[in-house]
Amino acid sequence: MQAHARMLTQLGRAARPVFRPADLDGLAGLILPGGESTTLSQLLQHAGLDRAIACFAQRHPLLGTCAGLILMCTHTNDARVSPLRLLTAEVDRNHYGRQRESFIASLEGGQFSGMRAAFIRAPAIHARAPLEVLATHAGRPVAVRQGRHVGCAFHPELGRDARVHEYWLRLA
Ligand SMILES: NC(=O)CC[C@H](N)C(=O)O
Repeated sequence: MQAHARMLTQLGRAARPVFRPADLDGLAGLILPGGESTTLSQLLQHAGLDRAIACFAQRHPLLGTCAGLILMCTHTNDARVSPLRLLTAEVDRNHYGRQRESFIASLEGGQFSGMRAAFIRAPAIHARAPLEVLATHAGRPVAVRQGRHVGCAFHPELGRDARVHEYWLRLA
């Protein structure tokens, strides 16, 4: 969360955390960060943020990274996650292995070509139309867009390359 805020600050935008539905008031967009998607899903439901965010997303852009992407998809391979259904994709949690199998790789194709991206217990994205693939790694989609919403399997907030955040801010 702090790394996302730092990235937005560098790009001249203010950022603040959201804990409850009222915190969404006045925001121009929302980032769903990485973490543990099953826990995040439960916390969102507990705070009433699942419905509030679904409403917010009709008018504002969302950026989901790793666990945040898992929350935004239409289907996951884990029934404990109640997806927000903002990105038309099936997402497999932990596709790239455990924490110790984390890696940094250069992205291929499209918008973020050559970007060095950190994959930490990252999910696989099985994208369907109308989802647009923004970047791939080893031939698989790892960054996608649908309308004003963007999802990444990797962590664009780690490192110096601000292209994903810049791109997302332009969609707002
Ligand atoms: N870096 C991350 O956000 C990991 C996501 C985690 N594997 C999950 O499924 O929730």
